[in-house]
Amino acid sequence: MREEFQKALDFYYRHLLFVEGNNFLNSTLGFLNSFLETNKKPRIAYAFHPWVDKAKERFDFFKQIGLPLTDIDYSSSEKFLGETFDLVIMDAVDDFRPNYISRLTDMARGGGLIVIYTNDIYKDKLYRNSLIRDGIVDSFFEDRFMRKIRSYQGIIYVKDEKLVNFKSVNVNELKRSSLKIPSNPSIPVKLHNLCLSEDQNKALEESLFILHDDRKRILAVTAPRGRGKSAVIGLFLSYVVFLKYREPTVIIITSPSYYSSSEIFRFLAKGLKSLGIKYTVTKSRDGKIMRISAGEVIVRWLAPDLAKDYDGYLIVVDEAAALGIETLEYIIRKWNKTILITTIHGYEGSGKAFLKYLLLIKQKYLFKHVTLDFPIRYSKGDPIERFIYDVMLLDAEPKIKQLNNSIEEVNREELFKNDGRLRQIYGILVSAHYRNSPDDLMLLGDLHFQKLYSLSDVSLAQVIFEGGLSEERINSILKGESNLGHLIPHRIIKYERLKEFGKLKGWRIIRIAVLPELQGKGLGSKLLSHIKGDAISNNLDWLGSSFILDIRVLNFWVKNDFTPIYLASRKNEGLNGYSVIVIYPISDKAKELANVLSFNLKRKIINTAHQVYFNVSPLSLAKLLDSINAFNKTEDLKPQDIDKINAYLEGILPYNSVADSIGLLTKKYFWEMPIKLDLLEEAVLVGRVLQGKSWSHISCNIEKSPRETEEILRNAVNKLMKAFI
Ligand SMILES: CC(=O)SCCNC(=O)CCNC(=O)[C@H](O)C(C)(C)COP(=O)(O)OP(=O)(O)OC[C@H]1O[C@@H](n2cnc3c(N)ncnc32)[C@H](O)[C@@H]1OP(=O)(O)O
Ligand SMILES: Nc1ncnc2c1ncn2[C@@H]1O[C@H](COP(=O)(O)OP(=O)(O)OP(=O)(O)O)[C@@H](O)[C@H]1O
Repeated sequence: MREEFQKALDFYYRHLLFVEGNNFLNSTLGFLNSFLETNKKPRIAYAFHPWVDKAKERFDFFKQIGLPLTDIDYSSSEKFLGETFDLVIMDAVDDFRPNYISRLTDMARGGGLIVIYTNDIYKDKLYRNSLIRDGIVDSFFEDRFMRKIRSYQGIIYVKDEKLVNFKSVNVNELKRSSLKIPSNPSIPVKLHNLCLSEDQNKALEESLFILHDDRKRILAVTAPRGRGKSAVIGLFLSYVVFLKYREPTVIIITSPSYYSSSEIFRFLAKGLKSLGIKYTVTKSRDGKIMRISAGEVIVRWLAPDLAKDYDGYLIVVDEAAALGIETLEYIIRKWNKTILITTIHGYEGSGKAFLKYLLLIKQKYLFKHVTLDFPIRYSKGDPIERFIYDVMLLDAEPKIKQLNNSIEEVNREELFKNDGRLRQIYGILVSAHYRNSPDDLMLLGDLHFQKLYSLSDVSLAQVIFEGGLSEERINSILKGESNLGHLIPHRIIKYERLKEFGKLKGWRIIRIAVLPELQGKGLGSKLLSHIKGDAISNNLDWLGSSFILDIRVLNFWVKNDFTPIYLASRKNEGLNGYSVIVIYPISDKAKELANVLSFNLKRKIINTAHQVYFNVSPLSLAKLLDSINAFNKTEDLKPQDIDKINAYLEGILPYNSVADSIGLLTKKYFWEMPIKLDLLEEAVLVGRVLQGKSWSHISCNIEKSPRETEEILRNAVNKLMKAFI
């Protein structure tokens, strides 16, 4: 292999070594020694679950290569995303998890080697074990993975100490990037010299668009993983700091998780250094750069909820697609200059839905879209990148097919043997959902008790069985123990303390999606109504779903007669939103319990919106309240309340003086609903009265000025006074 490893160094591509079976440790070590002969001082990462029995011993075994190993705990591997290594070793004895494999493979650079060693990927693996129900699990993901291992160039496959397969890499298919500084650059050449690809040089220049004048401007930077998007925006920010050095200027960087932003800070610092600008860095206790200041300029990282309402000159949103459209829209309305960075064909969906959203932005604002194509860490055409794209279906681009309107239950075993159809079907999820990671592909392949419905292979629903729990399991959930695989019953029993729900049997639709080009044409509803029919003929008690609250998605379920029964009290930080559960009750018992639950949910929203749900968008909360058919008689307004509200309507008293009386009126409206206000009016009542938000916050949510927002409230109050008094 020595020659091959040398060739990889020369042409800047990677190899993957996959070792399984007998004596896997010594087999691996043999290949590592030959790799080390050509790579004398590699930077090495070793990934494992350190807490699992014997994992530490295997780690110690590899110490005999006598070079420093950076040990990475799989569970916190996200922290290393921006790092680059020559050798990445993955212990796949305890776990063989698609998300970890994809993420760690990404960290290896051209000339490098990625190693996955295992006893047997089918046996006793943590993520796979989480998919076992009643002792049963399928293996369609692993089977396909093994077929792909044999078919790609650059993969060394060793089983039971024997080399089973290796195809040498055709270097004619590779292209290495190099920088190309434009002839008359507007950005200092010193910064251009820090780029590694022509694409980065181009992106650096094109980013100037955001600074042109004081008007609202939006810049979107999209590319596949590892094209140096974050890095180039970091360099660009150093130029902004240079320009604004003497003006008090605040620049905010935000992202769903801090780690995706760390490269921005690293390259900002690099850029400042090269420009000779002195700066100070503030780090968190665990070493994260949280702020860089230079002259009068402050660049700091804030979590999305704080960032969106902050005042400043410019905001950079990294991994923007993962924030969800609602938050992005809010940020764009509130901020004058916004840079949105998003990965296309990443581990969280293809970004296609995000690109569709960019088309809408383009129509409304001054907008520029910059893309980067060349990988930074390795040559274009790298065989291992191609393998990962294929085996994890990161770039599955479904086709818009002729509709024959037939709905079919897909056989998963056949699906995983038919690459073309798998790409089409899985591609629907990848292109429609924001968060769809390689782990979801394994779930699709291996979770036995699931159903997959397809409408003409352009709309898809994935359904799993839940409920029918024993008394014992219900009691353990009541005590706070987790219960894998029964999400809806678990939430209802644990948080709503409604034991009886656990006994009922239902199907949870874990995913439903329509190709982005065909959304809004009734296909999703058609598929859903077919599944309802199936659920009824299977004598189930309920059909349900859990998703991150979003007004359009909620609308889809409500239009299809689903009722909201639960809203999480804590935000899911990773998904940047609050989970909501909706159900379509079928049996009488389920209908009775759904009534109890939806009444309680309405009461919880009305009474705790100001604390538990302060960060939820008022439009979504109003839509939730709207969708619940639960009513109650409430306290009548006293003569003084009526007088106070009238004085407000006549402009004699300000809102705050009569907030208590308008509070009574608002609660009365939502509980009794003698008339129907429109959603915007309801949203303003929810935002101002129930959540206690400021006029300006609400105005960003509903795309009106603060003055118009108060006017909407005044009109709504006027209508309610006429209805009640
Ligand atoms: C458990 C889960 O998977 S929940 C997540 C649901 N999936 C997604 O969000 C992925 C992206 N969206 C989609 O794939 C689809 O739009 C679905 C599955 C939500 C709905 O299917 P569609 O065929 O687009 O919806 P259909 O035409 O039957 O119904 C239209 C209603 O759905 C709602 N809707 C939700 N999302 C969309 C969308 N992206 N485009 C159009 N309508 C949408 C609207 O309220 C619409 O009603 P309106 O016309 O009164 O505004
Ligand atoms: N100009 C550069 N000089 C040196 N290293 C670079 C440069 N640009 C990018 N890199 C390195 O390449 C890797 C990928 O860069 P970066 O994180 O900016 O890519 P990205 O496109 O934002 O990827 P992701 O989708 O993973 O966020 C990082 O390790 C980064 O440090």
